[in-house]
Amino acid sequence: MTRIDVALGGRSYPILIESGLLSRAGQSIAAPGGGRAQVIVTDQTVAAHHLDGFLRGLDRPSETIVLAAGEATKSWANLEILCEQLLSFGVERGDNIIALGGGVIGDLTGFAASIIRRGCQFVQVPTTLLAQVDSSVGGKTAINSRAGKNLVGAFHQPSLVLIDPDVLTTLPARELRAGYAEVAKYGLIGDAPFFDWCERNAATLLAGDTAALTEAIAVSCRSKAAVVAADERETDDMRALLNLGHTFGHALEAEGGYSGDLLHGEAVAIGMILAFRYSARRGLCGSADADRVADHFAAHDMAVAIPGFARDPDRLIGHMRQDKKARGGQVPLILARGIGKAFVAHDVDLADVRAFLAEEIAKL
Ligand SMILES: NC(=O)c1ccc[n+]([C@@H]2O[C@H](COP(=O)([O-])OP(=O)(O)OC[C@H]3O[C@@H](n4cnc5c(N)ncnc54)[C@H](O)[C@@H]3O)[C@@H](O)[C@H]2O)c1
Ligand SMILES: O=C(O)C(=O)C[C@@H](O)[C@H](O)[C@H](O)COP(=O)(O)O
Ligand SMILES: [Zn+2]
Repeated sequence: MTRIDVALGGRSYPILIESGLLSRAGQSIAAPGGGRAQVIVTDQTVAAHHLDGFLRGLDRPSETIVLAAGEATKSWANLEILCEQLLSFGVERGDNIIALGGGVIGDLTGFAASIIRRGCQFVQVPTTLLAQVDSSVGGKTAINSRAGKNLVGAFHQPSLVLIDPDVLTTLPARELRAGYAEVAKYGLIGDAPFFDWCERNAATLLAGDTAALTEAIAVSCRSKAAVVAADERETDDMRALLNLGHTFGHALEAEGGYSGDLLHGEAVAIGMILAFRYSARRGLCGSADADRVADHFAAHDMAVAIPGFARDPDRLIGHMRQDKKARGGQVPLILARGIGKAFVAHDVDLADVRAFLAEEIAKL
């Protein structure tokens, strides 16, 4: 078993990674007080594959709440449904609310846990690669609003993250690729040798090799845990680095209407390519670096171009203005001085970014 601690003083928690962990999760999840039941929140697809096995591995009774699968579930309507169901089960602050699923279930359940009775304990059991390497760790929780992606949410840390790489055997190839974008992100941000590793191992990893997946999950969780411990609430430029590709990516997702036409990880991959190309345009890195990023994702059958439904630069800039990192109307962008050399640029002129996007779109 690999154990990585997210060091947050009295709110520290472990990330446990081991094959087969899902079927013996009861050994790791602390019992709620007084022999009480606990509540599992999941989606229909995950429930069909993994809920029975998970329930068998728990050593106490559990209620379950099963929501629809997909990004549209991160909504006001589902937040209300989930909160009311949790309250109808009499959930108390110390009970376990367990998110069994991908980032959608984790973000929504974590947000509900943050506001039910002004804050309940919750456990993350991520079942997508994306959730195992990124969303289950760090306590960012949210729903999408009409104004944009993740705009309503809270920082609320889980008490435990349980990762079983074996559950990825049922994950569709497209979802594995989308999650892989957030793996490669760690290399692009600050770990050039890890990006080299990605270039050597992506094919094996995307073919479902457990050793490669487990290595990528551990490296990613270690990176994320260190960043979160240093800057839990994104108050300085440390945690903001994890947003590489996201200001562009979230704009693309918003244009897609969270319909499933463009997955979060797919939008992030395109967003990271745009961030590197824009960095090259500003002379911060070489165009060879930007090409290397795009070529890597293209080589593994990932979309690398701005999708057809998102080719209005003014609309994209409108979404980018909603970024939560904006201060006084100034939207910072995560740019790069090379592979593994990302930094937060606070001097971004959105008119220049618009011109860049218009040029990128004209090339398509
Ligand atoms: N909080 C954070 O720090 C953070 C970080 C990254 C992404 N996110 C958010 O995470 C969300 C994306 O998460 P995601 O990519 O996991 O998407 P997701 O939760 O929608 O899961 C993707 C699909 O895979 C299915 N699925 C999940 N596990 C499966 C399994 N083991 N076998 C078969 N099917 C399975 C789901 O039912 C769903 O249809 C986005 O909303 C994004 O904004 C949050
Ligand atoms: O944990 C973080 O911090 C991240 O930025 C991780 C991102 O991969 C993730 O998509 C996050 O939800 C984006 O955060 P947001 O604050 O831009 O909504
Ligand atoms: Zn992300």
